[in-house]
Amino acid sequence: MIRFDQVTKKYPGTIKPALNAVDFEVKRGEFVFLVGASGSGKSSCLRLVLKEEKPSAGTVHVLGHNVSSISNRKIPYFRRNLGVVFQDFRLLPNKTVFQNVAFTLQVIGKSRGFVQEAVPDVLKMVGLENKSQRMPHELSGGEQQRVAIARAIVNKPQVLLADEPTGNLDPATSAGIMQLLERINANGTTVVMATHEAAIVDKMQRRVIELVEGAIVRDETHGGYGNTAVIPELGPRKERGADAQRARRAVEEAAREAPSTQSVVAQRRTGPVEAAASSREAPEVDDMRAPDPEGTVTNETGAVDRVNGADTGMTPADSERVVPSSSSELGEARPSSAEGESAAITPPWAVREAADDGATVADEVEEPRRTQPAQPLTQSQPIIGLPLISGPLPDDTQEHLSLAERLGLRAGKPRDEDTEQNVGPTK
Ligand SMILES: Nc1ncnc2c1ncn2[C@@H]1O[C@H](COP(=O)(O)OP(=O)(O)OP(=O)(O)O)[C@@H](O)[C@H]1O
Repeated sequence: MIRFDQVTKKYPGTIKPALNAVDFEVKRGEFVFLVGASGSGKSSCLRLVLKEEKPSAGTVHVLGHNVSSISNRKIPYFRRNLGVVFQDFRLLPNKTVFQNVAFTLQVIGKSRGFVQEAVPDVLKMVGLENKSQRMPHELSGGEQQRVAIARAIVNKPQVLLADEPTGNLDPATSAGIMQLLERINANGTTVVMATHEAAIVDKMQRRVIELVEGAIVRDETHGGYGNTAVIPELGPRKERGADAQRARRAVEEAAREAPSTQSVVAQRRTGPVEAAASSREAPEVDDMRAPDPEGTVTNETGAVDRVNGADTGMTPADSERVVPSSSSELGEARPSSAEGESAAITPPWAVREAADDGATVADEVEEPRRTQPAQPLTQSQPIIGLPLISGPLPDDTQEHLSLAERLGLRAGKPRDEDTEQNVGPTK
């Protein structure tokens, strides 16, 4: 599903590589922690998976594709299969919870009916069904992160990348977020999470890949955070231990009370797929991942391929070109393309992966077909006329489409003035 072959990443103007000949493979359904000191290369790994950065040497394979061979034009379609969650949430501050989650679906042209079904479902899954009309600043940090997770998974990505998703949260809130990520993983989504949180890693006993100065020093199937001797201490060891103890207690306490405990335990015993099938929560999870008539195809091996895969989450400073979705998917409006490009392109490219985790799939990206000309969006033209979404949607379409550009969902250049669209953590 994800494979790094001798990947080296050297940023311009630096002497030491951020990643040095890194090799690893993540299989479908795995939950993997990337751990290591600050600067060890965790985020660089995630950025390479997203194709936000290019490897200086070696190859990165994601979902059966050599990411280097994916053209800029096709990156948005590629990223729709990857959900992303960040430490600082990155919500749209002037949108409700519902609108934040709906936004990415609208930008990729999902129908009104799809949005109206998918958003409440996913908000229910993250426990925010009663807060759909709240604004981000009316939520706690943990709730804001749940919104960000809902947004990342609403279109059912195959992979969820999480970069320090609990970094701004207290231990008890972090425990809840981890339970949510476990449920998402139990449902079949591969999760790769970069973290410094020793207590969480120790508690979860999942696969751990440890980086030191850009090199993998450990890859353990059921690991803990590991020997901190190889990780520079950032604070007094005693204090760190106390934090870890508190966090561990919180995780254990929350796990005892949580309804998802069964699924987690089942997963540990039987693996993610069986756990999802045997879990009491399976109906809810299966329901959320019910086949999307617009978005899935089944290949000859029986594996389900995503066509209109998930939104990427927020990928900052994305300057890649983006191509609009098909006219049939666009509902009542079409995302505009950059430089007045006059053709809509359909369907989004299909990410194909063999049942054996994609190792043998040709690195080939299906060319979208050109269909009818796209209509440029105007200020007064809503993306989709959702009755559930009241407020400023039509008037700020332009503003938020600029964010879409960053997400890799639409063509165009990022605009500096849009940085205030991100909502930071509640301190
Ligand atoms: N855009 C960049 N330009 C130059 N150097 C960079 C850039 N991004 C990262 N680096 C360097 O690459 C190395 C790895 O950084 P990276 O962000 O991947 O580490 P990390 O393990 O995620 O750190 P943290 O835990 O602090 O987020 C660091 O030395 C960092 O300074």
